[in-house]
Amino acid sequence: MSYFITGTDTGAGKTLVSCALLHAFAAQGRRVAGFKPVAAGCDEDDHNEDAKLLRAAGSIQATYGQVNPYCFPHAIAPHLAARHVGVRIEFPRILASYRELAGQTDEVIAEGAGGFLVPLNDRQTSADLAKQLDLPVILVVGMRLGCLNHALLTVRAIADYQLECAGWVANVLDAGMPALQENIDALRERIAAPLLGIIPHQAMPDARAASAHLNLELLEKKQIDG
Ligand SMILES: Nc1ncnc2c1ncn2[C@@H]1O[C@H](COP(=O)(O)OP(=O)(O)OP(=O)(O)O)[C@@H](O)[C@H]1O
Ligand SMILES: C[C@H](N)[C@H](N)CCCCCC(=O)O
Ligand SMILES: [Mg+2]
Repeated sequence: MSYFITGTDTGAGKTLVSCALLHAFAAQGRRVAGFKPVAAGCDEDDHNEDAKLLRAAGSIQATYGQVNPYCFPHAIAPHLAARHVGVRIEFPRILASYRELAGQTDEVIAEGAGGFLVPLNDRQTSADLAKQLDLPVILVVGMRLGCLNHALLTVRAIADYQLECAGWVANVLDAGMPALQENIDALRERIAAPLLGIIPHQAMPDARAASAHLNLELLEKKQIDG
């Protein structure tokens, strides 16, 4: 089962958690690939850092273009980054890359850009893309002051789109967050989807180490329970 990874905001930890999920699935012998449909901000090689990390964390040999069909130079909102270079993001191109990856894998882990409702063109958003891909959503909550509101708004938006929230991950961005456990408990009480894991703050972020904190059984259980 493939998943669409969204976050409470840009910088919430989507790439870290997406790579951690890829490592966790690969450790079970699954064929997995990361997917970054739209990336804003690229290196000198015209490739995006998130897409490179996702590609490296996968267990199949995917081309860069399959993993990241749209990459724009400016690290700004994607529809603006696209417009700056005279491009309109078109979903059929993204869906074609997704199908190529899905055809070679057991799981595709698709990382959105920024938060759930980030625009991708003049009419469509990241949420519309998740809907067209028809994927259950995993929400990465970047644990810092303000995340309760962002997390609950996002859960509501996922439901509004009639998408399944397959789970959420508490990613401890702020090592010194006051009342961290109480904040996690507050979300647990309000989000019906399972908490898949708590990723501690890491001085040197490492997706493989983070994967040890994820419980994939909670995803699998949901599939079995139906
Ligand atoms: N648990 C953590 N501990 C310490 N640093 C973290 C943790 N999670 C993420 N980070 C760091 O925070 C930054 C943002 O994380 P990440 O790139 O995964 O966010 P993102 O949601 O993918 O952002 P974007 O919207 O740009 O794709 C990165 O520098 C990452 O290494
Ligand atoms: C460039 C950055 N790292 C992300 N890929 C894009 C974040 C877009 C955020 C747009 C917004 O919500 O204002
Ligand atoms: Mg990212």
